[in-house]
Order: sequence, then structure tokens, then C-alpha cells
Amino acid sequence: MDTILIEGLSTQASIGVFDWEKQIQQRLELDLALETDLAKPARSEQLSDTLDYARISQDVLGLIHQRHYDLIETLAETITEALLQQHPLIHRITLTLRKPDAVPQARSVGLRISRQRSV
Ligand SMILES: Nc1nc2c(c(=O)[nH]1)N=C([C@H](O)[C@@H](O)CO)CN2
Repeated sequence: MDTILIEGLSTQASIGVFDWEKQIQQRLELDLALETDLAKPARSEQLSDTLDYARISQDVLGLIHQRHYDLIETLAETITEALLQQHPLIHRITLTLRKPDAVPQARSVGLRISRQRSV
């Protein structure tokens, strides 16, 4: 399987379990690996035959900004579920989500999840 990459997607978000985190915006960084077959678009040169990384980046930012999330787990599941539903060409998604300013002693904290289309 081939992979479309979106790396270092960075934005501010309302995210966190504590009350003070509901009053501020915090930095989030995302990497996405979207597994799909790229043989057809390679031949056709049609954007409609592949995953448009520009459009998907905007869709992900829209999901991040649409509401407050307490846990990064909830946001990660929301993003992978929506992308699998909206893009039939995606076979599997691996999402890495980082909250770089959450723990001052760490370069970054975060998670990585993989979700596959169920047949
Ligand atoms: N596994 C997680 N642990 C923690 C989360 C989280 O979303 N998932 N969130 C927090 C707080 O919001 C933290 O970022 C504030 O410093 C703590 N642990």
C-alpha cells in the first residue's frame, strides 16, 4: 500500500482537561499517514483519483477548531473516524498528535493511533 503524508500540520486549539485550559488556545502538531493505492492517479494525473492533501489538511483543521476537546484521545478518534467516513480511498490512517507545550520538561507529549477501514 502507498501513503499520502501530511507532516507538521500545526495550529492553535482549545484542548485540555483542566478548567484553565478551556480559557486558552494551545499549540497542536499533527502528522498523518494516509494509506491508499496511488497507481491509478499516477497514470491518470487526475486529482479526483487520489487523496487531496490540501483539502484533507483544511478538513482536519476544521475538526480541531469546531469545539473544545478535553482529551487528545477524543480529538484523534474524531479525526480518524471522520476521514475514513469522508474519503473511501483511505485504507488505513496513522495519526500522530502532539501537544508540545503541555509538559515543560518534555520536548513534546502526545499519541499515535492507527485506524483501518472495516470491510
Ligand atoms: N493521555 C492523556 N494524558 C493527559 C491529557 C490527555 O489529553 N491525554 N491531557 C492532560 C492535560 O490536559 C494536560 O495537557 C495539561 O497540562 C494531562 N494528561
